[in-house]
Amino acid sequence: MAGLSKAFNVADVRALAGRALPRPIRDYLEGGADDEWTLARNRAAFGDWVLAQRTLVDVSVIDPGTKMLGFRAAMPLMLSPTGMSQLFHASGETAVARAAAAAGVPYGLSTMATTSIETIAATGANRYFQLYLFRDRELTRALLERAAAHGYGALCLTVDTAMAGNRERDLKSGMIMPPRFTLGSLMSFAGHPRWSLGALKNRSFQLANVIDHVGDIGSAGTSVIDYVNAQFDRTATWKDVEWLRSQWSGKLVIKGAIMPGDCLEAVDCGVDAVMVSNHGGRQLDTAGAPLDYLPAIRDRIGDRAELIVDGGVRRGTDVLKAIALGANGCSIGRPYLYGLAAGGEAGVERILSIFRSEIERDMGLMGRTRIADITAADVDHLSQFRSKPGC
Ligand SMILES: Cc1cc2nc3c(=O)[nH]c(=O)nc-3n(C[C@H](O)[C@H](O)[C@H](O)COP(=O)(O)O)c2cc1C
Ligand SMILES: CC(C)CC(=O)C(=O)O
Repeated sequence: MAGLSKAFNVADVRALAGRALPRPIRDYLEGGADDEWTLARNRAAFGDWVLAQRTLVDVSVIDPGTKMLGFRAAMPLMLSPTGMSQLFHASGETAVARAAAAAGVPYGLSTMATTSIETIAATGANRYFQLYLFRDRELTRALLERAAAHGYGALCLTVDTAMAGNRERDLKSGMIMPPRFTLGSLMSFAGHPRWSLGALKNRSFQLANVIDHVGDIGSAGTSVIDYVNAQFDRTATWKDVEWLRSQWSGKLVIKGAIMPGDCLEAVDCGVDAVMVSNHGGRQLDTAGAPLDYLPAIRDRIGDRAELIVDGGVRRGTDVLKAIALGANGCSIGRPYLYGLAAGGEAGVERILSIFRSEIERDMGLMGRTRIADITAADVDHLSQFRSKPGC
C-alpha cells in the first residue's frame, strides 16, 4: 500500500486506518467506555515520566531481544488479543499472526477471533491463547484442549470483562456483528468501497472458536455488549484461576488486573505473568492506567511473575519507560489493528518495524544496549525531575 511507505509512526498508520474504515467499525476499534477518561489516561501516563539520556557509551551493538511468557522475542513487545479482526481487514488474524512471526514477537489469539485456533497454529507464530470464561464450562474445557493440542505456549485469562463496558460509540453507531448494510450505515459503507468489497467477499466471518457452542454473534443481529452480557460468566472468582492452573500445564497469564493486591492474588494462584491492563480503556472508565500502578505492583510481587504493560503504548520510548518501571515488556492492541486496517499483513509488519526501529534507536540514545540493563535509574517522575533535575 502506497501510504504505508510514508507512515513513519503509529499516528500516521492510525490516520490511514481511519480513512480505510467505515465509521461504525472505526468507532468500535477506537472507542473506550463512558467518557473515555481511562482511554486518554493510558496514553497520558507515559507523559508523566522522563527518560535518562546517557552519553558517550559504546552503543555500536544494540540487542532489544528478550523473553516473555516463555517465548524468545526479538523486542520487548507482544500483540494483545483482539476479537473479530476480520472486521478491520478480510485477512484478519492470519495476517496478524504471520506479521508477528516475521517480526519475532508473540501473538495472542482471542477467544472471540474470527479465525480458528487450528488455522493460527498453522502460521507457526509464537502464540498464546486468550480465554474468556463462558457460562458454559464445557466450552472452556474444549478451548483449553484445542489450545494445548495446537501448541499454544501460554493461556491468558482475561479478568476485566465480567460484564461489557459501556461503549457509547457502539451504542450510537448501532454496531452489530457481522456488520450489516442498514439504511443508517449505508452512507459510511458506500464511502469505503475497498473495505465494503472485502467484507462482502469474506464469507468466513464468524466467531470461529465458539460458534458451535454459543452461536454466531450476528445471528440475531446481536451487539457486542448484549453478547458479552449473555454469554460471559459473571460468577468467576480466584477459585476459577486455581482451577485453570490445575488444568493448564503451560504458562498461565492473567490479563486485566491493575491493582497491586489483585496482582499478588494472581501470583498466589500460581500465574506466571500478569498483563497489567484495563482493556485499553474499554471497560471501567476512570480506572487508572497500567503505568500508574506498575511500580507498586512490582514492589508487591517482587520477581515472582512477569509483568506486561498493555494500554496506550504507541512509541518505543513508552516501552522503555515501562521496562524501567518494572515491566518485562509491553503489549499493543489498537496499533496493530491500525496496521491491519491500513494494509493487511504489510500494515501490521509496518507497525512492528516502526516499534522495532524506535526501540533500538531510543536504547542507543539512552546509552543502553541490552534490555536487562534498563532499570529504575533510567526513568524519573516528572514531579521529582522538576524539583531536582540532573540526578
Ligand atoms: C477492537 C478491540 C478488540 C479487543 N478484543 C479483545 C479480546 O477479545 N480479548 C481481550 O482480552 N482483550 C481485547 N481487547 C483489549 C486488548 O487486548 C488490549 O488490552 C488493548 O487494546 C490495549 O490497549 P491499546 O489498544 O491502547 O494498545 C480488544 C481491544 C480492541 C481495541
Ligand atoms: C468481542 C469483544 C468481547 C472483544 C473485546 O474484548 C473488546 O471489544 O474489547
